[in-house]
Amino acid sequence: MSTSRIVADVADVSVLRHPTGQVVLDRVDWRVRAGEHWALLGPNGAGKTTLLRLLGAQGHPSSGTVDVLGHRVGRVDLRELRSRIGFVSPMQEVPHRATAHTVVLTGATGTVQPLWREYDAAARERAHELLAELNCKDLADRPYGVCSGGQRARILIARALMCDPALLLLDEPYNALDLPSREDVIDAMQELAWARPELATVTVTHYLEELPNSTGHSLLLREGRVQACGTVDEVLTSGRLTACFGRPVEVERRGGRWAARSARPS
Ligand SMILES: Nc1ncnc2c1ncn2[C@@H]1O[C@H](COP(=O)(O)OP(=O)(O)OP(=O)(O)O)[C@@H](O)[C@H]1O
Repeated sequence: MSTSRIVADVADVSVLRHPTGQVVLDRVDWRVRAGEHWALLGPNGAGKTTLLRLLGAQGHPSSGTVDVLGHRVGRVDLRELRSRIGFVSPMQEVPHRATAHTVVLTGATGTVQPLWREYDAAARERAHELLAELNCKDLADRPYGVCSGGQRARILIARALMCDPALLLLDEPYNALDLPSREDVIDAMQELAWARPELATVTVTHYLEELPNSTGHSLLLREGRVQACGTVDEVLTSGRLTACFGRPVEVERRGGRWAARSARPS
């Protein structure tokens, strides 16, 4: 049993949609601790993004409690809490004319547009350091709009780190990336895990092939319910994924990375 600090604690959480009453999350229990790297998996519509948004203080549960970084979501100013959580989402609006350096800087204020008066020399320098950490130092002056998908993903991760978060949330960060770009982002995530042992991450993804080998834990969701939750050895098994996705799936792990395919007879 780990004794690391609890970063996020989800207890008996349900989310119902208005006005239909659709149950999107159904009595979810989950704990994320410092230094853990979680993969959040499940079929389309299982509730993954909804759960990630609760952790990011981007919404409230209908019942149950969500505590993030020691604060109860719903009792504190969500903007204040959000400013301490790194969030990388495909919904993020980013001005395409802004340079990569400016996009990273906006992470300090959590704004779409830069608030120039808020950024001192230290913040500007930090944005350069984060670009370097994500292996995109040379992109500093390049407009975001002309960067490739993989470069954009790494710029957005650098942006999310501007607030020096204890928790980094990523919603499908590898979506629509070609193979080399995907591998570059996976390498970057792995290096982050090594360089920042206290940082906890949660990544929503559809493909096991996208998980860095630093992934230590996984939560499987199906129709809003937790199907399995624990270490990757316990959870990322053929049996568990078959139950979660509702069709035979074979999982293998090689060289620290995972692969999954349909187990239907050919
Ligand atoms: N704003 C909304 N209004 C109404 N229903 C919503 C809203 N957002 C999500 N839902 C519904 O809640 C359910 C869960 O959605 P969610 O996006 O959390 O699932 P997901 O597991 O992330 O799906 P995907 O893999 O397709 O991205 C779905 O049935 C979806 O249609």
